[in-house]
Amino acid sequence: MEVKTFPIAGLIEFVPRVFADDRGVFFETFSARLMAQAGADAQWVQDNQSNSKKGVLRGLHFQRPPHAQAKLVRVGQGRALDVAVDLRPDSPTYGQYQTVELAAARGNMLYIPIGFAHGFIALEDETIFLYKCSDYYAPSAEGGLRWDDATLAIDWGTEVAPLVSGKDNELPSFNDFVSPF
Ligand SMILES: Cc1cn([C@H]2C[C@H](O)[C@@H](COP(=O)(O)OP(=O)(O)O[C@H]3O[C@H](C)C(=O)[C@H](O)[C@H]3O)O2)c(=O)[nH]c1=O
Repeated sequence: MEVKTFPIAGLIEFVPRVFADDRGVFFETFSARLMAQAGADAQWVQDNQSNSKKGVLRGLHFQRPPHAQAKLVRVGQGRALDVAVDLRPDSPTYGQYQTVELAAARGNMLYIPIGFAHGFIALEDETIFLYKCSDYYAPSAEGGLRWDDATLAIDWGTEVAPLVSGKDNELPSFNDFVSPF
C-alpha cells in the first residue's frame, strides 16, 4: 500500500497494491494497522454509501464538535474528484483545499481528519462513493460551505453546472464562516 501526504497536513492518500489475474482484481481496502502506522488512526463507527450520476456534486459538508467526523473515503465504482477544505483555525493552510481523484480501478482512498469540510463531484454515471466516519450521523451538528464559494475558489474540474441539492445550494459562504473546530 503506497501512502502519500499533501502540503495540507493530516490528509493522507492510500493507494493499495492491485493484484490482477485472469479472474479480475483483488486489493485491500482497509488495514487498521496501516492506518495507525500512517497516523490515520481514527475509530470508525459508521460506513456510508452514496450513488451518484455524472455531474452530481455533494458538499461541502462537516459535522461540528462534539460530533465532528474524520472520514476515509473511496470509490467502489466509477470516479470522483474529492475535495477537502482545511477549516482548522490554527492551521497554516486554513481555507486551503486539496483535490484527489478517486478511481474504483485504482482503489485509492483519502483520509480526511476532523476539521475539514468534504465534498466530491462524480465524474462518471453510477459512481458509488463509500466512506467510513469516526462519529455517528448527527443532523443537529451538520454544517457546510457553498461548493462555489468565491473565496475558496475550488476548481471542480468541470465547466458544466453540477447537480447540487437544494440544501447544498443554501449553504453559507466562507466569508461568513467561523470555524467550530
Ligand atoms: C450523511 C447522512 C445522511 N443521512 C440521511 C439524511 C438525508 O435524509 C439523506 C441524504 O443526506 P445528504 O443529502 O446529507 O447526503 P449527502 O449530500 O451525500 O451528504 C454527504 O455528503 C458529503 C460528501 C459528506 O462528506 C457527508 O458525509 C455527507 O454530508 O441521508 C443519514 O441517514 N445518515 C448520514 O450519515
